[in-house]
Amino acid sequence: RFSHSGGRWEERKITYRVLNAPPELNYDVVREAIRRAFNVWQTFIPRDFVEVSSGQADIMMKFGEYHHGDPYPFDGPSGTLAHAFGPFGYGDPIEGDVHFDDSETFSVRTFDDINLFLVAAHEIGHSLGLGHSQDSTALMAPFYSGYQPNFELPYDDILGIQTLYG
Ligand SMILES: O=C1CC=C(NS(=O)(=O)c2ccc(-c3ccccc3)cc2)CC1=O
Ligand SMILES: [Ca+2]
Ligand SMILES: [Zn+2]
Ligand SMILES: [Zn+2]
Repeated sequence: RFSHSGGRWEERKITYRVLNAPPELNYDVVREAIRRAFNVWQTFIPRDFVEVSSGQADIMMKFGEYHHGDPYPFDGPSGTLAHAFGPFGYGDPIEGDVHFDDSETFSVRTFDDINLFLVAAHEIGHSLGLGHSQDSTALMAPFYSGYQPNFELPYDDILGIQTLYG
């Protein structure tokens, strides 16, 4: 019961860049969690996600708080955790970009804080052109449902991404 926001990436190779890390996490730990989040989607579509460490990437990912350079300021602790821009198709550099709210406490291990890997995987779904799913068990469900050990992409999300890129 997935949805599409319109547009998709046509190129086979999609580049991404992790611009910074939040104070509570080591930069390489952030990069590793984001790499795993891309792998969740890459398994099911004919696209290769390639990390670049300089210059302009298709998907620029950064942590920021409140006003952080786009017309959508974050709201401080809790509330919105992150947001992403879909591949609208008119070549705006912000397309695909993912921003994480630096006012949140992200974690990559524990079950209590916000799991960076899961939030990144959800936002990457938007970057690829998926909207929210009505299926509450889907990764693209509108609500964060907490970390699950050894995460597997739910069927609704596989259907959604393969309909768009299959
Ligand atoms: O489309 C939107 C606009 C509102 C959002 N709210 S959020 O940042 O609190 C958020 C909500 C749910 C998730 C999520 C949902 C399912 C699995 C993992 C994360 C991530 C972020 C995030 C989002 O992606
Ligand atoms: Ca917030
Ligand atoms: Zn933003
Ligand atoms: Zn969302």
